[in-house]
Amino acid sequence: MSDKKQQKVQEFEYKAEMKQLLNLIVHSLYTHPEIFLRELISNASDALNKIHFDQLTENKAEGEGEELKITITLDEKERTFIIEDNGTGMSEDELIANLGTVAKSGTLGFLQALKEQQPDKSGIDANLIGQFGVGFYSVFMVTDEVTVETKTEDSQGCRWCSSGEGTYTIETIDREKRGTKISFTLKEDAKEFAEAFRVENIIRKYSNFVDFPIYLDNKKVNSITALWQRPKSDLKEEEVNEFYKFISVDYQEPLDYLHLSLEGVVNFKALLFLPKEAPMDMLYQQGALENHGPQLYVRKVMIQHECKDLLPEYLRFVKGVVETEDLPLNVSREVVQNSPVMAKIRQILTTKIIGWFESLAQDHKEKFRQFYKAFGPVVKIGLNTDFTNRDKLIELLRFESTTTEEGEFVTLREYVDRMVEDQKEIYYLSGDNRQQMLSNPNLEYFRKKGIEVLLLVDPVDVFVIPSINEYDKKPLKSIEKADIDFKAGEDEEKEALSKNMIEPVLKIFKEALGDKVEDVIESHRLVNSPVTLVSGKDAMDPQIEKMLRMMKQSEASGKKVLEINPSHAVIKNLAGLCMLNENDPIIRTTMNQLYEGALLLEGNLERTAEFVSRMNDIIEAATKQAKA
Ligand SMILES: Nc1ncnc2c1ncn2[C@@H]1O[C@H](COP(=O)(O)OP(=O)(O)OP(=O)(O)O)[C@@H](O)[C@H]1O
Repeated sequence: MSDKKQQKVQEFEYKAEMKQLLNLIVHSLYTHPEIFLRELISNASDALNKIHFDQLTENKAEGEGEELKITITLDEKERTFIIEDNGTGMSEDELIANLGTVAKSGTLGFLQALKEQQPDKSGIDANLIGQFGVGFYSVFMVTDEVTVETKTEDSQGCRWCSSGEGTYTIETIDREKRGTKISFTLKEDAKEFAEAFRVENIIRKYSNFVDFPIYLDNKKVNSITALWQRPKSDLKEEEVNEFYKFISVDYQEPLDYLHLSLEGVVNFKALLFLPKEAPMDMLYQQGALENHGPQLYVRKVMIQHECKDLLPEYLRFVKGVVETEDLPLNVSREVVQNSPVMAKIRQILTTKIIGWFESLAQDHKEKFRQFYKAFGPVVKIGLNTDFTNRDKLIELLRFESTTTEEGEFVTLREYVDRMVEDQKEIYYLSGDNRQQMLSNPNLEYFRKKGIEVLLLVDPVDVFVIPSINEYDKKPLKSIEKADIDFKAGEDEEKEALSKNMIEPVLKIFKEALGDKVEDVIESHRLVNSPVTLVSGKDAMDPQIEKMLRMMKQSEASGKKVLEINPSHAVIKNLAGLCMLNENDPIIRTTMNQLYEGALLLEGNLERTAEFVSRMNDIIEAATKQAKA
């Protein structure tokens, strides 16, 4: 090799994260190797789209120059595969930036977590790869070495070569045409991808809706149709589903779709979809929705792949396409963002989408349930951010309650319609799970009186529900607050300790617990339990408090009020003991144990060892008495 040539070929090392990522892709992603083709076509289509856009904004007449297209050439005998586009191409710097590093931060973490989650740890479903911005590397599932030759309008051509094992090389080449050519020899076990019939089927399956023609050995194989342009009655469910899979890179069919064609103050067409499940990044990454949104087309040209300005954040899980004639093509993203046309489209889309949810709730209950399970927590955020639609969003809320079965829901409307006589408030209890909540002593009064209590299990609820304040003029109240007006029935009064018997118990309770509690008072809400903890009138919801502590936002837990049940045998026994000898140590031990037992039920007992040791003391005392 001459010196000159050696200078030209430069070897680069992949960034550390990239190495691990490649390893993971090559060795773990084998469930659908065919998706490498979808990824390469999708990249080519993006590059063509950029050129198309540039041509139009620079006011070059459409069709000027050569046709924008993707060509695929196969050689079954040699097992070679070549895909070429005349899109933007890449300069040397862009090659290094795009094919040598991972674009999205956290990608490796996502994929590793995903792999761990596979029941048999066998591999990640390659269908998911497009969600992670590492599509190009899926090519290493079918080949051991890839060559990329590329050139932008005004840079020198470059050749990038890699076997996906730690390093890649770049050299400058003489290439005249703008665009990118990717070529490789297929591995023996991937030779099917050199067969035209097989490749054509894959293109139809994944890439039928690409906006540019795809030629396979000189024959055009995709149908370029803008489905959203067609009248709703013309759409076939099958092609709509396929289109959804294409734009969302989801392997499942959509839960439902909405076709819109609006003419008026603004004109636009849209085809929108609800996925069946929340996308991966939404589960793993806080604020993931911020960068999502439907695709925006202006006069048949895709302007933005993820146009977040089309929807408020709490609706950005809706996928699809919006096309309008009312925006100019040659304006910057900032102008699009601030344009009144955009604001109007966003407003109309929001109303239409909420209307869509309402009609699902009304007419397709199962679909609505599935939607609410996947996206309910996100939609709830809208209650605190979208005041125009707040009332409609409130009607969409669903809750489990003490009356519903597990997994069944009640709306606020239904709750209010079946409130018992004289009930003036809507009651709720928040907690980690239904079973734990159902064993909360604070529910006893409500059970006895037949009053329904909403069970808030979604962690978002405690931030959202109290802010509703009231529904249909009925205030929403946590049953853990101390200021609920409980009326004691006659039976309860008969059984309860008299005032002079309860007073000493309260006094010693206060002494024994000291500043662990805000107060100790007589309870009217308890039926079967001796004590319960409730929040003071001005205290935070206990769930919020717990969350803040977990997030280390708040150190101290707010003090609670301990309520004691004057009808309960344990409290009556304590009253008797207090009369005999108020210094008997078992009294204070029992009181501390009752308090910590209440903490335990709430899921807030931290010092379990002390609790158990005290429990043993009490058992010892009880068994001694039994012997005597
Ligand atoms: N044919 C091509 N023409 C021009 N640039 C390309 C081409 N193929 C890849 N690139 C560049 O390489 C980058 C990395 O591609 P890769 O498929 O790994 O991720 P991505 O396309 O950004 O994400 P995703 O796969 O989610 O679409 C692309 O963003 C693009 O900038």
